[in-house]
Amino acid sequence: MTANAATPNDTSTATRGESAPRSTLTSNVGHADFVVVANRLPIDLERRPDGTEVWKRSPGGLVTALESVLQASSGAWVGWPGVPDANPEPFEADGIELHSVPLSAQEIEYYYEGFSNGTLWPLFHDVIVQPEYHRHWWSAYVEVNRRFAETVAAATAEQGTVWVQDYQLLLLPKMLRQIRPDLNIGFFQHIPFPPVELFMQLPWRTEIIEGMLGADLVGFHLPGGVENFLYLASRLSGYETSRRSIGTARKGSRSGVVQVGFREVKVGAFPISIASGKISERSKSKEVRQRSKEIRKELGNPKLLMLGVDRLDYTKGIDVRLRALEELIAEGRIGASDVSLVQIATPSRERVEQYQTMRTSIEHAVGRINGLYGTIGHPIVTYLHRPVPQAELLAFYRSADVMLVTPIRDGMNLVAKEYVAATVDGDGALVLSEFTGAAAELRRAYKCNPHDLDGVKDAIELAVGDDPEERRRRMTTLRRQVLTNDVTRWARQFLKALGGEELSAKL
Ligand SMILES: Nc1ncnc2c1ncn2[C@@H]1O[C@H](COP(=O)(O)OP(=O)(O)O)[C@@H](O)[C@H]1O
Ligand SMILES: O=P(O)(O)OC[C@H]1O[C@H](O[C@H]2O[C@H](CO)[C@@H](O)[C@H](O)[C@H]2O)[C@H](O)[C@@H](O)[C@@H]1O
Repeated sequence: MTANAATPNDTSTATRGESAPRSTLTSNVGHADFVVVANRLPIDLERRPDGTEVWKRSPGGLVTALESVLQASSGAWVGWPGVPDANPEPFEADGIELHSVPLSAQEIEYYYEGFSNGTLWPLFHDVIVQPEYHRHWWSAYVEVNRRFAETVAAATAEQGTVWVQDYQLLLLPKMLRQIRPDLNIGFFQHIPFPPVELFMQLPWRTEIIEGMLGADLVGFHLPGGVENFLYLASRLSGYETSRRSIGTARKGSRSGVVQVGFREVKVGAFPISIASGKISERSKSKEVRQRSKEIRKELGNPKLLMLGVDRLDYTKGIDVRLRALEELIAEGRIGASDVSLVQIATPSRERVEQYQTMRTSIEHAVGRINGLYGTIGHPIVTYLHRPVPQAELLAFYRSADVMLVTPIRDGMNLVAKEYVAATVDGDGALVLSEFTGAAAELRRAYKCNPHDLDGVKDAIELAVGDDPEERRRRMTTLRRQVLTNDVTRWARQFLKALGGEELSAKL
């Protein structure tokens, strides 16, 4: 396995780091009863300068969550292998059958970096940066969604269930239904679904809503997404909508139905989670416990160890927490010699301009804080710009006194849940932005509004200085929530609502 291949739910075997897939499965194509389709495969192909190729774990929470679901259900996964023009035959890795959708360099630029991450991502994340609207990006998005639809159609068995993931594939449900009306199609959106005032900016807004309505069930993390979607389906497509229970979405959460001709499309809220039991168990291991002690020692046994773990994305509010810490030190509310902040940031979407700008400004801030307040052998911020293996990540979670999760906007944020699951001794505090999906469930976190810097500082100060018994009580409540609502429960509820009783029971 390659050094940076593993993350929390990575139950990886040697397959991950091998230079070629273990076995080809051409004979299985067209026979999968359950297919997950996402922009990326759970492993990315990496081409090294010496010409060799290795498969590495793909970044992000979607992969973390779906990987464990598919392993339990022996399904197939359709996605892009992560580099231009790669198109390996279907193969198996860690118990999942993988089918590739090839993308050219130009499609990566227009469909992935362009329309997905330069138009939809900022638009759906409250316009934190300005979305760009380009017709050639849209054309590539349509074309790539069509290719995904054809690959899925060819991989799925008669009457099979297809679970489409996320904003890169919003047109796919309708396209797939046109080719394969026999399929049971679910769609889940991992990022926020914006209110009408923002969504209406999109020149192709009606096509997007119609594309999603090709599914039998459309799921969001939060009731707000459900509300926004129902409203837009009625306003843009003129379909009749009703608010009613769809069976298994979380109790008390909003759900409804859109009447599309003779078809009913169910819409519901299904907050995603993590394999919390496994994370908690692994965090109790001797290996993780010892490594967490070593980490503190290597950092000079600071009185206060804070941690941030994110994909390096402008939505994550890494700049917010750095500014808050800098001011807290400047105001003498946190002692420079007492504190150490470890910020681990996985590289992400590095060719997109806004990501480059943000990386520069974060690295600048780290340098400024260390320059102002660090001493020889004791920088305030230790910044790692790379993914770290699972055991190492869990050791970081275990060693942290305070976890800083401060996104400006985030669909869910699985890192917050992972921290809670890994805090097995109950001794830790989670500072959590109100603008994450996770905040709706993790009510006993130390909440903050990332737009209110003083509020963020107050939340951090409270988390640091709170009565230890109160901090422990809060963590106990959070752990109960995360351990009860794990990713299997999430998938079961979604698949049950989709009508896949048999499949849901397998998980
Ligand atoms: N530096 C890192 N090394 C390893 N895994 C990471 C790193 N940063 C984030 N991750 C993993 O990526 C996932 C991030 O999921 P999430 O918080 O939902 O946000 P997103 O999907 O937007 O990146 C988590 O499973 C987390 O453990
Ligand atoms: O594939 P990338 O462009 O490198 O991005 C990685 C993933 O980022 C996003 O993750 C989201 O899903 C998480 C799980 O539901 C959720 O917790 C988080 O809030 C979301 O941002 C993206 O939505 C995925 O499609 C990407 O795979």
